[in-house]
Amino acid sequence: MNNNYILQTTKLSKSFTQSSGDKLQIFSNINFNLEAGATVSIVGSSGSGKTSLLQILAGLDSPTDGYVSIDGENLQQMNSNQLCQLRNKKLGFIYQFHHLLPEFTALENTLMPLIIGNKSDKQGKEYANYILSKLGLGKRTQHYPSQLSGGERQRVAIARAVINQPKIIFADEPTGNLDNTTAHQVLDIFLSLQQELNTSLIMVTHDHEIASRTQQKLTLHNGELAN
Ligand SMILES: Nc1ncnc2c1ncn2[C@@H]1O[C@H](COP(=O)(O)OP(=O)(O)OP(=O)(O)O)[C@@H](O)[C@H]1O
Repeated sequence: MNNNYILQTTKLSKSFTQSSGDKLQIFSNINFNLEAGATVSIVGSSGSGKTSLLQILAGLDSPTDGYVSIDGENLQQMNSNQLCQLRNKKLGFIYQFHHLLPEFTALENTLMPLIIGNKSDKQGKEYANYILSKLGLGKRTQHYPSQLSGGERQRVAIARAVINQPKIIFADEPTGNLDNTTAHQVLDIFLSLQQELNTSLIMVTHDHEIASRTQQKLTLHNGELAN
């Protein structure tokens, strides 16, 4: 284990057994290392297995073979409770659709991971306000999702993903629902925040222009992850 690596995979493979009984191999033997603070994107054609890989890297699904280590801990040796704790403490998630709760304000949505973890206090609120203003939403903290634009909603989703100061953010098509200009604006703000917090980023996208904004771009093709 290299101490500089926040995430490592060893001989990671995933297959599904189809109703016919045939095996569908999605990827196999993936060995991938992510340095702390680094940003990487994973591109590949539709159905190549990007989301399946991301879910396994984040401990939301299990590989068929091999294992994932995050911060020196082997995910495949953890029970579901330990995985849940690891995700809450060390990981952040951003999806194509913001999944904000409509009955809560931007500030409350940002605080949701702390509220769920019973850790929402004055300091948490101050930090949430700081993050929201960094994301250009200082004057929108009391707005409900329906009162925000698409790009603003996605920025609240980013604020929610970083509120726990995660070691890694997993993003699945984070700008997929935005027009090109807004997508790049949101990414600009997100990447400057990611650098400030020294959080690592693994982003799945089908958009090569968006992917080129990360330090490394990997392609999942025919079950292999390559430069
Ligand atoms: N639970 C499952 N059972 C069987 N096959 C599955 C299951 N989940 C995904 N697959 C198959 O695995 C392959 C990879 O799916 P995945 O969603 O990871 O691809 P993707 O690269 O993210 O695609 P897209 O860009 O279209 O979202 C697909 O062919 C899909 O049909």
